[in-house]
Amino acid sequence: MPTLSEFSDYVHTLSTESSKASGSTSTAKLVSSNKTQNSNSSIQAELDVLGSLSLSDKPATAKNEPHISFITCLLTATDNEGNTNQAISTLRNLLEDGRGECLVKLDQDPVDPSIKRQLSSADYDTALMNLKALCARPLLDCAITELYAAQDAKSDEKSGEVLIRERNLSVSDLLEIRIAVVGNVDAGKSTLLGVLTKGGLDDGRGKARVNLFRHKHEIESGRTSSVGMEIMGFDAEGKVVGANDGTRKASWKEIVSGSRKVITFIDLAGHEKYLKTTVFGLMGGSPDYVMLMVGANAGMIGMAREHLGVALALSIPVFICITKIDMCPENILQETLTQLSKIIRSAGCRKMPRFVKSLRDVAEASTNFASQRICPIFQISSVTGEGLDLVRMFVNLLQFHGQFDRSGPFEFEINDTFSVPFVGTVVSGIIASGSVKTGDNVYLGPDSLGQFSLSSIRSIERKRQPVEAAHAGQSVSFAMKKIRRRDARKGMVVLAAAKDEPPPKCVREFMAEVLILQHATTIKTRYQAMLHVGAVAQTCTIVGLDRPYIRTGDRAMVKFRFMLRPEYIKPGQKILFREGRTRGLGVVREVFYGF
Ligand SMILES: Nc1nc2c(ncn2[C@@H]2O[C@H](COP(=O)(O)OP(=O)(O)OP(=O)(O)O)[C@@H](O)[C@H]2O)c(=O)[nH]1
Repeated sequence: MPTLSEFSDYVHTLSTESSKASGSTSTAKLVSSNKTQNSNSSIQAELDVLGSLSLSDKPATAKNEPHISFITCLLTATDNEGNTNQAISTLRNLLEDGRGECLVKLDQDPVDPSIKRQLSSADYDTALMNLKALCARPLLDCAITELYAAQDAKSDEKSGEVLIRERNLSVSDLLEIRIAVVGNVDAGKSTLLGVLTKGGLDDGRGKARVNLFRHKHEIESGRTSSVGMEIMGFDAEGKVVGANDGTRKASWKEIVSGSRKVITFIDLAGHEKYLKTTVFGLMGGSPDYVMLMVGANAGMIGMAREHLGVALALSIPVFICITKIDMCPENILQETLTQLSKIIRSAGCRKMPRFVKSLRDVAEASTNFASQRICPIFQISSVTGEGLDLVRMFVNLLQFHGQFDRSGPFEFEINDTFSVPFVGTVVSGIIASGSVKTGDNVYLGPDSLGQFSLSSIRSIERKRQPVEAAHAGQSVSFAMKKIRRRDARKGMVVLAAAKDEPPPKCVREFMAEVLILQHATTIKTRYQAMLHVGAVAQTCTIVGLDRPYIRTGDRAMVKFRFMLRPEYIKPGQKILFREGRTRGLGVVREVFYGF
């Protein structure tokens, strides 16, 4: 029987196959578009010096020249113009790949990590000084921040790592990382977000979370019931923008205007009653990472396991914050750590726990953890502030790893709808592919009859700031022309309306390859469950099976039918269905148009 992690890897591979090819082209476009805005004469002069080194070419090796390691280039940059140019070219490629930022270990080649060189403290200082000089050049115009430096007293060896981040980015090109925050009820999710985004500390009685609640009943009960959004901004040097002593929350405008990287926290509900909303947030919110909160005194209880299971099923990298360590006796904390390590190493997860205790651990964990099977674990307190600096630095360094197709047709999934006075109907969500600009004609739908309505984009906001255009992977909101609020709902899509092309088609029935993770008995046709696919959450019936019945551990081809109305879904999308204790996940393989 395949384990959850094996199957989710398989599902992940299937669902990302198609978008892989387009990823690198899109980042290249992003950076080159930034650079076109910086077309001043000094950059032109630098470009002239760089001569034939094309921006997208990999240096040296692409031209069959002997490869000089980055470290050598750095150490000799002051004396050798060729090496300077090669180092700049390498940095530009790294910045393109990292959407405007990169991490560089001074004793390791960033292109070929197998090339390492032990640096004396004098060489280290020279390399760092030269790197700073390169970053200050107008062609790069980057801030450079030393994350840590370690010197061996006996051998005089020195090593360290730096963060390099571009200074000039427009709001529409701002790097955004989305983190879904999950965990059992009362684990301290809203509190940590309050402390991280506002500054200051909590009093242990819910002081920090009050501003985060969206409804009156949430303030009264202290329980999150909806999907909340909080943003945290970092400037080019990696400092938090706008956080203060906790008395005043910085406005989104203040944060966005001063930031070069924005972290969006999706605050999800911990109570079982709101599981549908939480799964919706995990699927429809397209998070890049999941932060699982665990109370040190309570351990992995209740919904925490459920949330971890969903994150693993969706192949989203997970890191864990063990909170409330201020009020937890040492022996209970040790029990929680042992329990967590066991769960993370178990066959269902197959990850390595990595306890993060220093800035060096932070730098290593943040670079490797999306690609490798590690699960960083922090021990923190929102009351004393212990460990919070490490969490701040960690989210500052988290890298973008989403695969969105910027060059494909425009597609946008609606996560929320609003009616804004003097503006009209506003829809918010994630651009799944392509780009859009104000004035573009679009289709919105499907409605209950499977129809799409023609509309156009009146205006676009990104992080509450007006922008002229938006691109795949970004979370944005659109004001829609000629659409009433009641005609827009979560799970609908906004699609490009090309001239002379028929409206898009929607789907009532589809075939999916699924794995049953948990079910008490057998599942046969006519079985009904709540099915999530992207931002769509609707009850589905099983109308066809490739065998008489399926049970826990089975992998099968299943034909589903939406009960209420047709939806816009596509092959390759991940699905998750649940009913009571039953859980299943899979990938859409074939869709049948019509209703
Ligand atoms: N002592 C101590 N108390 C904390 C800490 N973090 C949170 N709390 C308290 O724990 C309680 C629950 O915190 P919340 O942030 O509301 O928990 P939650 O996980 O968001 O809960 P839901 O929104 O219902 O899912 C509040 O009274 C907080 O003040 C901490 O680090 N130490």
